[in-house]
Amino acid sequence: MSNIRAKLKKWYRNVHPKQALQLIWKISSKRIIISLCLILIENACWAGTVYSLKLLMDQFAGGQARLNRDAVIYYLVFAASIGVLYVCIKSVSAFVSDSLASRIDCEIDEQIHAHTLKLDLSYYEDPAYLDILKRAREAGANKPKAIILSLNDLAKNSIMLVAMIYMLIATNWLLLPLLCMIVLPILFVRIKFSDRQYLWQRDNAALERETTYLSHLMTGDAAAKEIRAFALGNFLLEKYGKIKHRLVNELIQLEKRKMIVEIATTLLATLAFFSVMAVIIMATLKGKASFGDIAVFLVIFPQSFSTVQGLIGAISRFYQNNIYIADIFELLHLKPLMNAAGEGNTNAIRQNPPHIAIENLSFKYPHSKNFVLNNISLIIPPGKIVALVGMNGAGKSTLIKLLCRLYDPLNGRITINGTDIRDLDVSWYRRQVSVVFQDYVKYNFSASDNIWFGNIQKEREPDEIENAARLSGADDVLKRFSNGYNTILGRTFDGGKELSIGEWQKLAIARAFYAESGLIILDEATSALDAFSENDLFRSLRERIGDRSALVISHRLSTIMQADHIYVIEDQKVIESGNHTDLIQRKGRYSKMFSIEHA
Ligand SMILES: Nc1ncnc2c1ncn2[C@@H]1O[C@H](COP(=O)(O)OP(=O)(O)OP(=O)(O)O)[C@@H](O)[C@H]1O
Repeated sequence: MSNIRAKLKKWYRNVHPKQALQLIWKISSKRIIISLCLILIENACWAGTVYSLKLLMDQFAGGQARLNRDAVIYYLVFAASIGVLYVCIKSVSAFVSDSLASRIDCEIDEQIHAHTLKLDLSYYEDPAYLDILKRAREAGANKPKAIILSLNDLAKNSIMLVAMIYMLIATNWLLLPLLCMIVLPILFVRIKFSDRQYLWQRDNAALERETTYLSHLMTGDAAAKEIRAFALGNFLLEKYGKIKHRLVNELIQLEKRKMIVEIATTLLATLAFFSVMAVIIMATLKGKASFGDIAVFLVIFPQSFSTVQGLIGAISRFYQNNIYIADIFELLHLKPLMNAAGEGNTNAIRQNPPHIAIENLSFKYPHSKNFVLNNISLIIPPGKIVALVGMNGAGKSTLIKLLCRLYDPLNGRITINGTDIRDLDVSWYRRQVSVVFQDYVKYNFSASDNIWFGNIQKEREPDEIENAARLSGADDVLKRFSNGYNTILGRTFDGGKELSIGEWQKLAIARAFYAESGLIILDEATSALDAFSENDLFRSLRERIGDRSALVISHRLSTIMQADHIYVIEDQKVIESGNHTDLIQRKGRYSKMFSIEHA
């Protein structure tokens, strides 16, 4: 007994019925009430039809002599009318619950996306989070709808079963325990296998993610070139096939075991049903049942089988889908780790041009043992172009992520006009920085959108968009297209125009220029620009920044030479700093890095 109770408790914990119902109720309580009312009316109509048929049949029990013709016609018309109503309400009810389910699916899918956008970048360092995200997105795509539909079936079949139980008891009370004997084993088997299937999927989420990744590589356009150039197709396909086959085989084995146990329980159920039928026939032969009872039984028998099956299906589907809902809650319960709502006075900061200082800053990535930056200090004064130089992996891009407050440092701080950026509202602070990441995004939207995204909080200003494009050199590229700034870029959508890497870079720089930020950061953003474009860009950058500042990362001497001040980073520290001439004269790491011959 205690074992059963423990199992029930475990099931309850797994399915989160209260949370799932609360979530669904919050989204659309009105529609749920309408749907439930329709189900009630539908079932009342069905029971009314069956009961009026019983009353109709009872009229014939006394033979021709005692037949009341008016009553026969009355019950017949009544049964027919209510039967027609039943059919109509049934269709409306199915439509209402289906549309309710689709709305809820859509809403929860949106909640998942909205919540994901609130989470910090550091979550993306953790494969466990990526598994949670994958499971939640999959569950969010269809499980809420499936829950609503199973709840609908559950409500419908339960009400129908109550009516049937009443009629069965009225016919013969022994039918009730027999019915339970049929229902419970099937229910038990389905729930048990739902659990197993869920656990199997949970355990294999990482492998599923690997197949998704491989599939993207093989079918997406990002890797299409390299895969063909290096003939990687067969290798990837084999790897993909191995994992897929393993997963499919395991799933088939699980389904096979389920099928065997289901056959056994369904056989038992069918036997029990025929026993029920025998009981009814015996009772009728002994004269313990009326004609009406036999008619009721004849209607109920096929109906009760499908109701019980429907009920079991609904309960097990409700259970099964609910365990997947746990994945959605697991994601929705994750909280942003960073304090985003600093209350520092932004007005005071705005009164002066931005002076950024990095003070004794140390940082290592979450889940990583080694420090990437260790006790590093530097300043980015207003009106100056500052450059960061260092070998690959020196930590330059990491410093930029910290400057954008995508991560917080472990020690030390970053200040803007003397205020620690952690004390500021994160969205306000991020608007003070515009950045072109090394792996900037090529948005497959219009060219105008690509630039406007630099300051989406502001109404789109076509003149300013064009101005930003002129400064970055993107204007010349876009003018070539007949649709100009409205041209859709990239190959994802019909009629999209693809740009060269350098042209995409110009567009990304225009996006950063469009922002009204105090600090512009270019991380290897000019690597694909030709020499003329690069020169023009730096002229524009000086013109654009005024008393604002710029931080540039590059491995190209032609870019770095343009900076007012250069920091050389090595071994997680700043090892040299000064302007180009100072650093050359010092004959240190900087001059070696660029192989500059000394006089
Ligand atoms: N998301 C991450 N999680 C863990 N470690 C990371 C992550 N990103 C970078 N690193 C590690 O941090 C170190 C610094 O990387 P970073 O990208 O900042 O270097 P970089 O100086 O910009 O290099 P490059 O010149 O090649 O662009 C590297 O050793 C890298 O392996």
